[in-house]
Amino acid sequence: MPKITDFEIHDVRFPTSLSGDGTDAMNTECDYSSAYVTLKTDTDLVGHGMTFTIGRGNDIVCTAVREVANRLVGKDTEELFSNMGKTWDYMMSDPQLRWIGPEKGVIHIASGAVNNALWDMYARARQKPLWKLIVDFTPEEFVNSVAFRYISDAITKEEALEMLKQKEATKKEREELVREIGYPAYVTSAGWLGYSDEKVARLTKEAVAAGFNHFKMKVGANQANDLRRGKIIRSIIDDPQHLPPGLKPRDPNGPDLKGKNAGPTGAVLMIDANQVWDVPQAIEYVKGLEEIKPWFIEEPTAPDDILGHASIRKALKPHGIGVATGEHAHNRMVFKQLLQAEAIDVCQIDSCRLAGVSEVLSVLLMAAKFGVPVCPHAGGVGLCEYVIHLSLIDYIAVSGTMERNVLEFVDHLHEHFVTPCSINSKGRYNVPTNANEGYSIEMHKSSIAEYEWPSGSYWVSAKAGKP
Ligand SMILES: C[C@H](O)[C@@H](O)CC(=O)C(=O)O
Ligand SMILES: [Mg+2]
Repeated sequence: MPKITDFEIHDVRFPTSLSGDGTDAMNTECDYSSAYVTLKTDTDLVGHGMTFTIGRGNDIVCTAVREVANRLVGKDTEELFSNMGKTWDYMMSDPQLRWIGPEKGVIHIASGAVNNALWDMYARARQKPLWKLIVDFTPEEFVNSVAFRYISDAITKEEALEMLKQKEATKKEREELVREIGYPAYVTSAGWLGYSDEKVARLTKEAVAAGFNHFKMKVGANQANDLRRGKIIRSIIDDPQHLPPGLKPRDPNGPDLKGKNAGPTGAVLMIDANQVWDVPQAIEYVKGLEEIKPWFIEEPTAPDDILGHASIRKALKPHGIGVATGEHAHNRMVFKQLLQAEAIDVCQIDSCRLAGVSEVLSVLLMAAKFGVPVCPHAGGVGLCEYVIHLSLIDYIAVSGTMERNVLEFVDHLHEHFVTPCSINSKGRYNVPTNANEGYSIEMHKSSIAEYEWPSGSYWVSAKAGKP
């Protein structure tokens, strides 16, 4: 039985701030970064994981990752795998580290990196990609993998078991379908705030030609600019001449687009403010963008303000605009309350702001129970690689539907991963199929050597003035 013997941590930072990639109204200068960890055993078995930051502070997260990973050293892997829910509880319950959370902030995202690495190791040990490991679980194995503490007022283990059993008989057909057609996706990387109108227009045309029909644009710095950019995007996505040859405009009243404010070609626009507004300000500002027909406003206000989101949702409903949030929802209890307070139309889990797969599974179950579609956040490095696994689990084993879902795609930095995610010609994510890819987050050693902060070759050259 392999035992965890050691771990390796890398602070990896990519200079995305140079091109304006990843920018929004709140985060104006992002160097997409990874606090990356590899858990090692006394055999060849390893597990890779990471959490995402946007630059400075990544070293602080790495320090926390070290503390969390340390607690797994000496543990028998099969014992950990045999009840990943219990393992998760153990990871969250360090008698001293818990004080610097609990279950939020640096310690929580560090726990996410380590929990993800352990899940990656588990999937590798079973020679399956992570999504397949989990969808092949029996309902009992599934619920044993979930973080249930503090959410039994929203969903009990018994209810979750019942929900999973109901989906059991039809899992195989959903798996076959999604392997064939891919999982629906949307593009954010055409609409970063720091891009010029010309760049936004060019990238939007490219995205339409690549088969995408859902697009997200950053807003919140200046309403007139947002309207102008929104109209540019709408003029492209609503014009059938930009569709790829052979692709017909989609029916905006079709079941998958109904209620999404689809334009005449069936294209959908979403907007994201990254928390810049107070509640009344959010309502007024977004009403002013009604003309560009957004499906939802994402992160309109502070991520912890559950009732604020509920007020915004209520005020915007008559205008046909929904509310989405989650990339900064720091634990399952925040999602629980967002759902209980009917504050969101779309649930945007983040694969490593939540403390890894076990906590994500609890949110998937709650969202399915409350009937809210899960559209994971993926604007960052490595997040697209992670989240296709989570959406497949949601579709095949939990919610059983991908009709209202779209999974975020940003076209940055995939080349640094050994098994990068990919998109098919219809603008949908391909299903990861490699038996050895685990959670698909292994980074090339050469990328780590180049971008490790501050000693990697890129950063040493940049300091010497020759990046
Ligand atoms: C700082 C990140 O790029 C953020 O803007 C991503 C985001 O909000 C999203 O992808 O959504
Ligand atoms: Mg966002």
